[in-house]
Amino acid sequence: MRLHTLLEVLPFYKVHGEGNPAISNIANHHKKVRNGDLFICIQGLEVDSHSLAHVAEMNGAAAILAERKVDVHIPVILVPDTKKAMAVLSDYFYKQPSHQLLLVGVTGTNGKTTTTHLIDQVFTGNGIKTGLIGTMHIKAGDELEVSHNTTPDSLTLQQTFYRFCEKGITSAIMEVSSHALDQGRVHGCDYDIAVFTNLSQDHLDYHRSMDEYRNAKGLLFSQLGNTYFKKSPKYAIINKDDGAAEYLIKSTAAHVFTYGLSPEADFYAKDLQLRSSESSFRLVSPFGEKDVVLSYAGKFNVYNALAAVAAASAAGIPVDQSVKYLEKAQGVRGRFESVAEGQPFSVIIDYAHTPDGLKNVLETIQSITKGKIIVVVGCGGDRDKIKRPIMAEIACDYGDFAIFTSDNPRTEDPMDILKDMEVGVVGKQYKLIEDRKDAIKDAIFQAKEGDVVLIAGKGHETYQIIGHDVHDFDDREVAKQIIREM
Ligand SMILES: CC(=O)N[C@H]1[C@@H](OP(=O)(O)OP(=O)(O)OC[C@H]2O[C@@H](n3ccc(=O)[nH]c3=O)[C@H](O)[C@@H]2O)O[C@H](CO)[C@@H](O)[C@@H]1O[C@H](C)C(=O)N[C@@H](C)C(=O)N[C@H](CCC(=O)O)C(=O)O
Ligand SMILES: Nc1ncnc2c1ncn2[C@@H]1O[C@H](COP(=O)(O)OP(=O)(O)OP(=O)(O)O)[C@@H](O)[C@H]1O
Ligand SMILES: N[C@H](CCC[C@H](N)C(=O)O)C(=O)O
Ligand SMILES: [Mg+2]
Repeated sequence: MRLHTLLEVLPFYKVHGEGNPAISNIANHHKKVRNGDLFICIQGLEVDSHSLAHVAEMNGAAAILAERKVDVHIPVILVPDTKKAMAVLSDYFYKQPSHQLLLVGVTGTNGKTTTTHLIDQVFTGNGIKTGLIGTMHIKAGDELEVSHNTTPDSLTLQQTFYRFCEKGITSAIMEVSSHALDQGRVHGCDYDIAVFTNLSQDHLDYHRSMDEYRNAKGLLFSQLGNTYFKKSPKYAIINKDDGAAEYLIKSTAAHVFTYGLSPEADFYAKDLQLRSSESSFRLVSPFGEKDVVLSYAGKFNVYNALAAVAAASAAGIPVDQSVKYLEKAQGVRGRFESVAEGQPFSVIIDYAHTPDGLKNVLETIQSITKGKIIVVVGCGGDRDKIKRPIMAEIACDYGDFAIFTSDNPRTEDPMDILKDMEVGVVGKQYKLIEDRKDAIKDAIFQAKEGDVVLIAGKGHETYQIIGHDVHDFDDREVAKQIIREM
């Protein structure tokens, strides 16, 4: 595609320099630039890649998109906001691939990964060829690749959709983070079904208030049904029991399906029974009733399952066909995952890294154990500091003993994070152990028959980020090794 043809899609731009080169691809990282590419400069939080425009030129770039003048000898297109322009250009350059897909977006503080994986298993079971984009990986049919963000930048996202279409994938199911919505990473995506799991405190380092955080999530729903998009009808799937439900319902022009635990919801769970390794209920929905037995524990997973059935119904899948595959669904790695090495107590690895997530997982453990609950938990560095004392308080209130330890301290002093956590605890039993392996060892050595050790916060992660270095660390492997050596 010629540069000037590509630019037609932008509402406003100014070209400096001569020529109308053929654009072979778009790149937003200087190392990914190949001959003939358009390089997009972004003033990021870490790096301002305007300073890398000349390197991109040396690497073969045919043109540069920027917010200010850069010193190169190829055409430079100036726009007010390159991040926004990148979303618009990528969507156009890759032939609007999201318009070809049945696109499902899941947002919310907790449960996005779990819910997308459940929807994926229901869709796949019903013969739909799916792509999945989220925290764990990007899955294109049978192929998996590492994901660097829960929601990729707009260029990577449109390239991914394009690849999905080329592989004959007809539906994409993706996690949509509040960061992504705020930064316009999903701008131009033609969602058919948008799912809201819940809203609770997190990311207040990034969003300035809970209202701002909620409004960012709301963008997924207010953009749904935008007349620019041709596919219809659109569905918003909303957790009726969450405080943000009403705001989101009001903000969307799409058809709404609510879900929850009361008969006021369109999809609700009646006669709910929660047990140690399964949950059962009678699903009541506008499309009929069905008994359900899930092979994963926790009330929060009942919500995730209800969201998945409602989304599948919006996609035209009969309720009994959804339930069939929800019942068969595998749990997600690092979510309420047991480590069983023959020890007489339970060890559970869980990705709870927010106050609400931790409270939910501990309530579930409380409901299934008579023994003591020992909690190993930390809070991420360079992330929301306000959640630290709250998570510590929850660990102590719902557990019998808590050990605060490192969870990706990043560029912060790990001990400072633990001290921030400790502020939330009054008169309860806890320890600070900076080294996560030592903390896990301490917890496991304390555990007696019938107790539960919860190792929270890292779930599927196989690393510990200290400073800018990424060290191998896997809670599951560490716990297994300690138990074996006991
Ligand atoms: C704070 C934040 O959200 N940052 C995100 C943001 O970074 P940024 O715009 O500041 O980019 P930057 O790293 O300064 O780089 C600027 C530009 O220079 C380019 N560059 C950079 C380095 C270089 O050597 N060469 C080069 O060309 C980059 O490709 C980029 O185009 O845009 C990038 C691309 O989309 C993201 O990868 C990056 O996520 C960082 C890694 C991150 O940690 N983000 C977290 C907070 C996040 O987004 N989390 C949510 C999930 C949260 C949840 O729901 O729990 C997520 O969706 O992942
Ligand atoms: N519906 C839910 N409500 C509250 N807590 C939940 C829910 N589902 C899962 N959790 C808890 O949150 C943790 C993370 O779940 P999951 O990975 O599905 O969330 P996520 O929204 O994808 O997180 P992230 O923002 O990091 O991508 C789980 O390990 C569990 O403890
Ligand atoms: N998506 C979340 C994951 C947090 C996981 C936790 N282990 C941490 O590093 O804080 C974030 O980027 O804030
Ligand atoms: Mg996730």
